[in-house]
Amino acid sequence: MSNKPPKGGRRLYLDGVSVVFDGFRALNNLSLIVEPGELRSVIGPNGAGKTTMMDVITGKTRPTAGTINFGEVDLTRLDEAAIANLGIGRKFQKPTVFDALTVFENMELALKAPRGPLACLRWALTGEAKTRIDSTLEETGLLDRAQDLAGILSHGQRQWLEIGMLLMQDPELLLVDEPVAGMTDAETEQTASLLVRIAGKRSVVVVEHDLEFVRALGRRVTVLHEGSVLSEGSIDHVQNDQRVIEVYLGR
Ligand SMILES: Nc1ncnc2c1ncn2[C@@H]1O[C@H](COP(=O)(O)OP(=O)(O)OP(=O)(O)O)[C@@H](O)[C@H]1O
Repeated sequence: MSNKPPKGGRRLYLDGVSVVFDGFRALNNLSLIVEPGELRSVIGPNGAGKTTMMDVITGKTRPTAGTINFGEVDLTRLDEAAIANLGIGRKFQKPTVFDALTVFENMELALKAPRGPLACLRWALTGEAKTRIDSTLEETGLLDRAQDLAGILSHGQRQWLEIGMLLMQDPELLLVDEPVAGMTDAETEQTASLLVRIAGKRSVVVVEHDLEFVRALGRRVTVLHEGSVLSEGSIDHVQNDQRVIEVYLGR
């Protein structure tokens, strides 16, 4: 809210997207717009299509019908690697950090991976890399753990490390799948603040079941049901929507 939308940021636009698996419609004419810099929560009952929605944005699954644009780019024409290179990052529920490396080393790897050896050399020479890693660790609350092995971090800290690793790629859109599952209340609160902090400079879409967390994010919420948008608005709006109560909250 206080953050300005990123300059030149691209809008994510899903229009009439359907995914059919063996006759079953996992997504059914789904339309959704995420503005540059927006932080959007996506909730909905099991099987509503939340994961499939992330899969079609990142190119893991091809839509059967509909269009998906990121700015002017038609994502349905690109493969997963090209979509990632475009600046769309995804955090899966299970963290994939290297336990035997330090927090700092994990961050270094995240920085090096796609940039190639020459780029690494340039980073090393300028010291820019260290500065960027340190500022990202500060942003994720892990600066004082930089020299600890990732394996000794708490569950929450490991999730933040992975978010930090994704931030090293400087994504324009970050998709985050159930970030607070298994976290303590304090970790959940800190994760909400972290996501609020990192949105604005980039768009963030969070799929989550924990409604207190979604409330703490305090932004627009989309409720999916049977592969379509059932309701959209503030958390108060969707929690008071009779259709949402019937299919999701009232269970
Ligand atoms: N590869 C697949 N083949 C067949 N059916 C699938 C496939 N992937 C997902 N589905 C079905 O599509 C529906 C939507 O699944 P999806 O995982 O997107 O829902 P979700 O909202 O993420 O659910 P959850 O909250 O349980 O993670 C489900 O009924 C699921 O069984």
